[in-house]
Amino acid sequence: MASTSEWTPGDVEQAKEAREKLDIWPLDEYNCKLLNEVHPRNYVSNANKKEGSFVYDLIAIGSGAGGLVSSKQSARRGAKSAMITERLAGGDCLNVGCVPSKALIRSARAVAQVRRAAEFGVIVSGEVTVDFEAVMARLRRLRATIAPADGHPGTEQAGTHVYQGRGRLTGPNTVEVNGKTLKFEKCVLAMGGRPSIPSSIDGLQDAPFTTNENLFNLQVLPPRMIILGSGVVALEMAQSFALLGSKVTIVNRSSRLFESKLGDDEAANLIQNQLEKDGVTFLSSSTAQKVETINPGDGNKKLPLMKVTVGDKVLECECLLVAAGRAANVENCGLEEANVDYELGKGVKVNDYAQSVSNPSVYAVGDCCAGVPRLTHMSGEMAKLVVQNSLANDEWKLSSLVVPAVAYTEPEYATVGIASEEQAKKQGVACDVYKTSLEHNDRAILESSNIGFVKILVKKDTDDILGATIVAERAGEMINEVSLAMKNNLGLYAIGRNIHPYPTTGEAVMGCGVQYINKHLPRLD
Ligand SMILES: Cc1cc2nc3c(=O)[nH]c(=O)nc-3n(C[C@H](O)[C@H](O)[C@H](O)COP(=O)(O)OP(=O)(O)OC[C@H]3O[C@@H](n4cnc5c(N)ncnc54)[C@H](O)[C@@H]3O)c2cc1C
Ligand SMILES: NC(=O)c1ccc[n+]([C@@H]2O[C@H](COP(=O)([O-])OP(=O)(O)OC[C@H]3O[C@@H](n4cnc5c(N)ncnc54)[C@H](O)[C@@H]3O)[C@@H](O)[C@H]2O)c1
Repeated sequence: MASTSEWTPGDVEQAKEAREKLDIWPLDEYNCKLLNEVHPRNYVSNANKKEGSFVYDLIAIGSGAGGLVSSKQSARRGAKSAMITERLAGGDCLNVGCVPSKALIRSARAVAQVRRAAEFGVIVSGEVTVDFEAVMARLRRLRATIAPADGHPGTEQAGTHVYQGRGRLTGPNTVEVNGKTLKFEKCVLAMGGRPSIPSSIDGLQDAPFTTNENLFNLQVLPPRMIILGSGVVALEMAQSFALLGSKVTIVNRSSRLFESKLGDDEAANLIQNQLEKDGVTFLSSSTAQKVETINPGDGNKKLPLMKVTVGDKVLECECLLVAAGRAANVENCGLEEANVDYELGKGVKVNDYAQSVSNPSVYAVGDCCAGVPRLTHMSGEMAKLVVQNSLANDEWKLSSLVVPAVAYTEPEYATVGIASEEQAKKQGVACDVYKTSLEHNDRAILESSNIGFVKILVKKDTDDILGATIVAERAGEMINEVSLAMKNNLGLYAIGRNIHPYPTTGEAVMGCGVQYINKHLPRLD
């Protein structure tokens, strides 16, 4: 058993420690439950007694999806495995990413549903108000409920030794943690990333801006929020905060959504229109030049006040959310000592087996890795691939992965593979496009949610699927059929012949296949 001491709700000293060292507050029962799982106080595992000639088969540095999956899977397969965790196990996803953001999105959706209740014949009398404290308490409660899946007790039970401290490579096959050297056959770098803060905006660095790392600690709903960036974090949070009652402005340096990633322009219009209906203001082709701090706030219930200059406008806000992409965590990890090549900001350089291009004993997965989609399921899948390649001497390839991505706006925006004609053009691939609108999808009509479409791209004059874009209420569930078909080389014909239950929104996916089949049916005349 590991030795540790409990985080206790309301303990003033501990609250200070949790906030200063781990960026987690308030220290209520839910955050204590979270921390007791993912960063127990004064944690010393029995593993720390291993000394001398002991050599681990695999050590993961980092404890997000990438580090957890690689170390637990290798232990379950009989390997001697360790995980080094500096701050919060579960990484961004559990603590400051997927999990809290989706909890917030659900509360926001409840607001939207209640506001539309009369459309469904349900009368809600009186004013609809949001109890922001209750919204955030729900978020903390559910995050704590999910935490044991990533907590140290479960990881140790799987057979992995957990070292709580910062890991730093000291040579090609050694890593140091808490002053102790561990030896490994293989190491998996899984240090993740952090928000990238633009350096060109006057006054930003000294302003009390917010990122995903502290957004979910908010205790008071900011009346006005300005968001720098228009990627997934920006869109999901803009819609949520607007529905919860903030006046939200997105500053987008591009002329339309998804432009830099060459996303589908029709999808971009639909999502922007819906967010505007929900109250979000877009300043497109715009950049922020200056941030002036009028009042720094107290970091608790007293919000700060800032003035942000965007072109000829000066806007005030109580929350300035910087959502301008991510930088890989590659600094001060000893990558130089271990001869691991990396690019600042972008991440560790790996080959198609997720192996360092310069040190064959080292692999890298997830957000600390250069050139891969920064998504939890990507980190997890890369980790599985690395365990197979490093411990079972296999040759699973990153280039064989089919990776869907979803923005959990309402409607959702899901993509996989080559998702737009513009992307196909850029890659020099000739394509045909099959599109079904949700306008005539019976289930979507009955749900009063028939805004959206399914677009599937195939190689020209074939049914080989290149990719897809789906905009729909549950696009994230619908995209999986397309990914499965792509991964298993099932063409669009197979999707068209796959019977879908009536009435489902998924019939729109089949609809693209049916169009393909109808186009190629032999004529009877
Ligand atoms: C607001 C937001 C919402 C998101 N929503 C989604 C979503 O809905 N779906 C999705 O798929 N993705 C989502 N993502 C992206 C997802 O969170 C990341 O892609 C994922 O967490 C990356 O996992 P990882 O293991 O690579 O790194 P991380 O989760 O960043 O984990 C790295 C861990 O390693 C630790 N570490 C770093 N350096 C060291 C060291 N030297 N020694 C020891 N430990 C170290 C860090 O403290 C951290 O805990 C979201 C991201 C954000 C910001
Ligand atoms: N649902 C999900 O799967 C989900 C949700 C949130 C985040 N994530 C992942 O987390 C990562 C981070 O999300 P994100 O939204 O921060 O990044 P992003 O890459 O999706 O978007 C970054 C945005 O910031 C803008 N930008 C970049 N530099 C800028 C600058 N100097 N000034 C102003 N704007 C600038 C870009 O134009 C873009 O609009 C992404 O890789 C994303 O895949 C995934």
